[in-house]
Amino acid sequence: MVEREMGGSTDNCNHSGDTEPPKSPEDESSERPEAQCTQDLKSVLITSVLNLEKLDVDLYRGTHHWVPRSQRLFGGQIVGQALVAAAASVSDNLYAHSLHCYFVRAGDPKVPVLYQVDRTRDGRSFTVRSVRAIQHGQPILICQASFHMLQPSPLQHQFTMPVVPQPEDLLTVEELIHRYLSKPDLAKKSRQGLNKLLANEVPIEIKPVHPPHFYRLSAVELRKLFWVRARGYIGEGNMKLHCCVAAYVSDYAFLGTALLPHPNYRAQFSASLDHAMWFHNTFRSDEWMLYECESPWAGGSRGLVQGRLWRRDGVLAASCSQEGVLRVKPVTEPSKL
Ligand SMILES: CCCCCCCC(=O)SCCNC(=O)CCNC(=O)[C@H](O)C(C)(C)COP(=O)(O)OP(=O)(O)OC[C@H]1O[C@@H](n2cnc3c(N)ncnc32)[C@H](O)[C@@H]1OP(=O)(O)O
Repeated sequence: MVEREMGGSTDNCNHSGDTEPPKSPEDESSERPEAQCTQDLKSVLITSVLNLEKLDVDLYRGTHHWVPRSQRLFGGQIVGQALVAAAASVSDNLYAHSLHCYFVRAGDPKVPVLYQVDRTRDGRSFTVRSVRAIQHGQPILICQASFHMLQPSPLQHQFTMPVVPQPEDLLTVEELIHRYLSKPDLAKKSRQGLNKLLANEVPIEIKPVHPPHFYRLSAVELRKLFWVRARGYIGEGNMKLHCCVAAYVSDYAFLGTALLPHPNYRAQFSASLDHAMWFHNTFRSDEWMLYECESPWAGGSRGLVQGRLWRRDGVLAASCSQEGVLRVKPVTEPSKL
């Protein structure tokens, strides 16, 4: 299992340049109370999705947990697993600070994925790994990941975290769906669609900040905000793993942000073309983080989305960017949610 290869509980994500990585409130308030009773409910992301089998030096195999209705592998899974493979040969004093990848073929959920790692460069401060995710002898993803040693600097700044309700004051996607399903006049097609959503075993918990925008595409705000965390317990320590979980999480409900300004269209064919992430500070992917997503541009059957993952204490944990192919068709009947 690559986790043991990666040197277990090391702290391997970039910090903002402090000598001591900033602690998130949850770290300070010791373990999340419920985590004590859910230690045995270890996140399936850790026990299965990001738990690669080592086949040979720099060659790993990953399996699938949840597959979207499109029946092409979820992009976040491939990116997260590629980062696990890349990090396995990187020493403990280096932290993942960025990754850039292209999705070049659809992933086949019927076969596992092989991850072939190339040790591109081991520099003095930076180390780079290139990963090919392979199925049926062909790459489905090509990825470069870069790792940096801790190098403090007086040069620090960040945007300000949006002011939103706390997760404790919001409903999960599942709770919202049950609320919509309780509407007696709900259209049959909507009821079927929502029940399919409920049946998904997505290993991520989500609390939308503006539920109607989340489900009913209205062009009121061109931004999507939701609280997100991995289901189950991961615990402190291995920041490398938290970066891999964040890579998984960052691709969920991301590309759809580009549809927000166009409530009269829905996706006919959509898929992520690339995905880039920058890790700025330590964070806990099994604690609530605010995901702020926006789309600065769409055109030519493509859409660009950008995201910022915020810790609850206002520290910017990570930034993401993705372009996807978006072929759309007009919405014939308005949403009846
Ligand atoms: C809004 C909801 C957002 C959901 C986002 C989901 C996020 C994800 O995780 S997606 C998973 C990760 N990403 C991927 O798997 C993408 C992998 N890459 C690929 O599959 C390929 O590179 C791809 C398809 C993007 C481009 O390949 P390419 O050979 O150029 O195919 P392309 O010409 O675009 O045709 C692709 C499909 O669109 C159809 N198509 C092509 N042109 C058009 C057109 N003008 N109008 C309509 N359909 C078209 C094709 O018929 C084809 O359909 P099918 O696969 O059923 O035959």
